[in-house]
Amino acid sequence: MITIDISQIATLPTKYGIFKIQAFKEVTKNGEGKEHLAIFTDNLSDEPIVRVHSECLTGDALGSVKCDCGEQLQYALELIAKEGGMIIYHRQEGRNIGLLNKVNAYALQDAGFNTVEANHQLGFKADERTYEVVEFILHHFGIKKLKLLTNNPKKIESLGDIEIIERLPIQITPNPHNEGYLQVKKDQMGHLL
Ligand SMILES: Nc1nc2c(ncn2[C@@H]2O[C@H](COP(=O)(O)OP(=O)(O)OP(=O)(O)O)[C@@H](O)[C@H]2O)c(=O)[nH]1
Ligand SMILES: [Zn+2]
Repeated sequence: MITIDISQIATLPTKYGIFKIQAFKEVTKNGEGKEHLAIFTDNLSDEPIVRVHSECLTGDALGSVKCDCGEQLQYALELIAKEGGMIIYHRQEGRNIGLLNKVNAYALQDAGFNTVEANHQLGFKADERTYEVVEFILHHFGIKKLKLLTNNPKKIESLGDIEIIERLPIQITPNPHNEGYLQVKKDQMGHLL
């Protein structure tokens, strides 16, 4: 069981459209845990489009083109502003190894390891993410069925009793900096690319 503090709902006007925002803070035995966000439109249907976006500070905020995260986030915000739905901004940076370890993984990638090998070199699994808090947030909104915006089959399997009625792809055009990374996601992490 996880304990979660929940904020009020507030309005978040963005360049993509006007959303509502609500924050969810994990409360751990040792004190405060990670804070996540639900960003959603007013017109949520019974089967909304949902994007579970894993935090990538470098891609989401700094414009890094080493991965596809930043462009995926923009795509999701644009689509959901138009079609309605929800983005869960899941604060598990670096596939949940954290920012410091992700930068160390990037240094290993500079030295020739790929994204999976770099995690292994640091003693982590390729993907350390968990999705209990995502399930909690979906239950909180009473969402039982959804259309999931993802290329990652593992995410589809990780949402417990939530029914994924459709997978919507979220593909960006590769660039010279991320084409190797995207190839590894396809070949070694099972991404539907
Ligand atoms: N450890 C590690 N994490 C990375 C690296 N590049 C991106 N990430 C993190 O990977 C996460 C995004 O995962 P992706 O594999 O791009 O995509 P996904 O969320 O599994 O799947 P999609 O729903 O299809 O986007 C974010 O938490 C990023 O911070 C990397 O080289 N190493
Ligand atoms: Zn990224």
